Amino acid sequence: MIEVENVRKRYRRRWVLDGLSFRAEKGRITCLIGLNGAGKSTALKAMMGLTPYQEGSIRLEGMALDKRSYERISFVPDHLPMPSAMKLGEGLQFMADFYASWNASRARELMHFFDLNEGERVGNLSKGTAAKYNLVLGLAPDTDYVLMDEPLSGIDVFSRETVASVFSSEWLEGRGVLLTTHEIAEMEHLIDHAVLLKGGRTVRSFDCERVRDEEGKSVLDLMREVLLA
Ligand SMILES: Nc1ncnc2c1ncn2[C@@H]1O[C@H](COP(=O)(O)OP(=O)(O)OP(=O)(O)O)[C@@H](O)[C@H]1O
Repeated sequence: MIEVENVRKRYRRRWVLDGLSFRAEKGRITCLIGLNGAGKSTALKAMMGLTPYQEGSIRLEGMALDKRSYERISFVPDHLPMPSAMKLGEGLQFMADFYASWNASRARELMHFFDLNEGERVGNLSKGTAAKYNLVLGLAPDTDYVLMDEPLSGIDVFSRETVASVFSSEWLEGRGVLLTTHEIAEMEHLIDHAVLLKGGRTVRSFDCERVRDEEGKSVLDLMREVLLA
């Protein structure tokens, strides 16, 4: 389990995370939901050690995060971090050299699944194709948790179905997934747990199926109730 507890982060004088608390469990898909600027991307970056935070704690299986944690948590950012002159195959090799957890055969399967060409250059990829390659880089390592920032962003309607199918595939089986998305309508049926953020703070955290069964409400209903209040 990854536990985020009362995290506060300031950019200059403004607290952009201001009491963020939630849990992401293995074998479950947890979704951070909030309007623009709520702090979703900042939360993922703090969890990946990419931006410092001033207060609170982030723990992996009860232990404070350190460098070794990132062999167990992979990240799919909302932009492609590879240099534009690099070929996709070279990017895979770079990851293989860097991460002990890299799974080359899973990387090949994913490249084939997304119909990506190893000889193509990163700089020549369309936005949607870059998003698919980013998913390959994040899903290929044998990590217990995968964090994804807007995995459907820039992906066309038919490719979205392909990407959505990854969430119920064996590539994610047993792993804990934490994602952010604005595409709630499309993702709702895949999400187990939702965490609603407002002003960098957790305002509601709930099990989607339970809310559907017991309250007859969708994630979108709760978003309207809580985020627009
Ligand atoms: N490097 C930065 N310097 C200063 N402020 C920043 C920086 N990065 C983000 N912020 C601010 O932090 C707040 C949270 O930003 P963040 O990108 O985490 O929001 P988000 O919920 O991911 O938004 P969106 O849905 O629009 O992607 C915003 O007000 C943003 O302007």
